[in-house]
Amino acid sequence: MALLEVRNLSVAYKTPLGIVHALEDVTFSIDRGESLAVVGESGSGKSTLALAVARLLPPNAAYANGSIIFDGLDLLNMSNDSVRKIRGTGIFMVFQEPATSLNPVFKIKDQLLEALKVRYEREGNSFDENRAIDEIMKVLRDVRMTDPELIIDRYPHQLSGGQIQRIMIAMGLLMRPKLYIADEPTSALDVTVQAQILKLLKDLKRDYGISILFITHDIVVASIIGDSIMVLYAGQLMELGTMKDIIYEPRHPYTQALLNSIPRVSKAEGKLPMIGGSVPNLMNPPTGCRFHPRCPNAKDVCSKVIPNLVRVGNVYVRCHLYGQ
Ligand SMILES: Nc1ncnc2c1ncn2[C@@H]1O[C@H](COP(=O)(O)OP(=O)(O)OP(=O)(O)O)[C@@H](O)[C@H]1O
Repeated sequence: MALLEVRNLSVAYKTPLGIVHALEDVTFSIDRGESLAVVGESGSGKSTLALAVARLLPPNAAYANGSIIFDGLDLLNMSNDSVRKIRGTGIFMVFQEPATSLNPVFKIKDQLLEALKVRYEREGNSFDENRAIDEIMKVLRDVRMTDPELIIDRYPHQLSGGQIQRIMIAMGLLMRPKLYIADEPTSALDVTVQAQILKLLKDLKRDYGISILFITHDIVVASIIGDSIMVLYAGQLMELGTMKDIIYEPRHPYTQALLNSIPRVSKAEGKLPMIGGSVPNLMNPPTGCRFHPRCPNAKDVCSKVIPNLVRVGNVYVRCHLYGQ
């Protein structure tokens, strides 16, 4: 059985102006030790998806329908208390702004020790501070932190964005979650740090068998981190498949457009193809396929009927171009 099975997930938010239909009928799974990268433009519902899986949707979420089964547990129908128990060791989430996940008034060391205490307790082990510090140092070296002895005596505001990111990754490791959710964790970092952190996450997946749900707006980043890639557009799942299938044989016109808009050296003299139009307002999303107003292949049916998610070869695609 997959570690995470999401079936027909739809999420909407209440706002003073109306209901925002942020996710519609999203279905996917992640196996143990596998990574899935979710890619799409701003407003496609990526963060909503991550928050729904971590059961951290904000209070104005009007509903989350469908099912989310994590490690055999029905997350959407679990009590808050039970969800709290699996947070950290079951599911660990790093947010877009990792600094906000750390408490500004405690030193890094105390926060990492606290994380370890939680895990030791859950494993039924007594807490031994010396052993815990050894484990913290090892993990900080694993995340290629320079001068870890100095760093752990600092407060969060004394660290750079890249250092905080490493601390959050280290904390995730100390917690030993089964599923590590990362929402654009590297987007604020420069390209070299970003590349190091992606490599590190891949190493961790291999060495610790951790599954990863990685959210990004950048299809190149998705191709580096994801064993599989899911393409979201305006809350609809457009295409899902292995990294190789999605990158080398994209079926959906939106996936093709995302790939065509990657800057390449060979295209430097020409103009970069842009995806025309803009992401729709999800208070009043387009009927039928939500991409149809921007789609170069749109036919009559596309504005009228929501395409089914169908299997084409090894990928799942939601598009009227493929046998409905
Ligand atoms: N708390 C909220 N209340 C109302 N609408 C929201 C809320 N959070 C997100 N939305 C709306 O839901 C839709 C999906 O947003 P979401 O943040 O999930 O997308 P995203 O792909 O993660 O975007 P970004 O890359 O900009 O973070 C957007 O239209 C957004 O405006």
